[in-house]
Amino acid sequence: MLAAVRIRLSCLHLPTPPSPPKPSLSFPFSTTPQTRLPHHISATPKPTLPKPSQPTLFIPPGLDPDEVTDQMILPGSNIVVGPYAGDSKIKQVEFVGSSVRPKDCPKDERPEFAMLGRSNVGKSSLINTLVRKKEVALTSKKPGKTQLINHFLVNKSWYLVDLPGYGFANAPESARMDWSSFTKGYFLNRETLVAVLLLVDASVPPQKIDLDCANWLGRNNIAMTLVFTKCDKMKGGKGKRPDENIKSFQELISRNYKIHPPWIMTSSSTGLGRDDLLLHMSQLRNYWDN
Ligand SMILES: Nc1nc2c(ncn2[C@@H]2O[C@H](COP(=O)(O)OP(=O)(O)OP(=O)(O)O)[C@@H](O)[C@H]2O)c(=O)[nH]1
Ligand SMILES: [Mg+2]
Repeated sequence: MLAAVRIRLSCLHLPTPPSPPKPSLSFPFSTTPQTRLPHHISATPKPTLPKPSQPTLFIPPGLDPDEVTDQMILPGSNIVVGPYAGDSKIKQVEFVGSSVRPKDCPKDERPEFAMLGRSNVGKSSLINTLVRKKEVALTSKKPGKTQLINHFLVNKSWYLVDLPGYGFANAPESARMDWSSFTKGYFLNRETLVAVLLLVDASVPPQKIDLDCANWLGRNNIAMTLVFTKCDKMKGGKGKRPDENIKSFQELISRNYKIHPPWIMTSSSTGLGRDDLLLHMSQLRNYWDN
């Protein structure tokens, strides 16, 4: 049953049929080369919240696309709120434990969301922001802080999962690990995984390793929401703004995804996108439950 629902959820944004995988120099799992031409969200010269165009919207199951109005689209995202968005409030959170191996993770069948992304992208910070507690998940300026699979039980009913980051460009040798063998089994075998939140740093231009990661998830039918982090960081001078980096990332993603995956802009510093991301997760969860 769980597996069937998972397939239904992931089908919402299946990538184009995969071409033969090409060895990747950076992302530890094999990935797909990009194939389709870009197109995407309308250009937004000033505001930091790009407005999505209709064909790129994420419309949840049970909602007729013709019924979608602007008010139903969560701000700074392409996500439409449908009939399954229930109560998204977080009333309680507790750290359940750290697992060294995927097979040691909790076995109680509760649905879960996994935080995935480059080291230092803000996975642990986002967990703290979502649950409104400062140090539930440990954060650090130095990459490689999170080293295990950490389960946080929310409202005694679902899990947030903090994972080690991939891509240790600036991490000390001691912080590096065999990320691939460590977490690959988790993604491929975790039946209770509702969706992966793939965190992408919006303060820097698109990184190949993140695109490879998104493509790997797509090829393996793992449901993904793109969560752009650090949207508060406005680069001056030559650096691009978060909305420009996000647009570039989405153009690259749309080459491989027939239907654009859900995406949302966030900042753990300002709380941008917090409530909206929770609403999105709530509707995915409720769909899962039903
Ligand atoms: N400006 C800004 N800084 C952020 C944001 N999110 C995280 N940071 C900072 O980025 C650094 C890394 O944050 P973490 O949450 O530890 O990152 P992580 O992805 O969990 O890193 P690993 O555990 O090493 O994989 C910390 O110094 C955070 O304060 C954000 O939204 N805005
Ligand atoms: Mg971390």
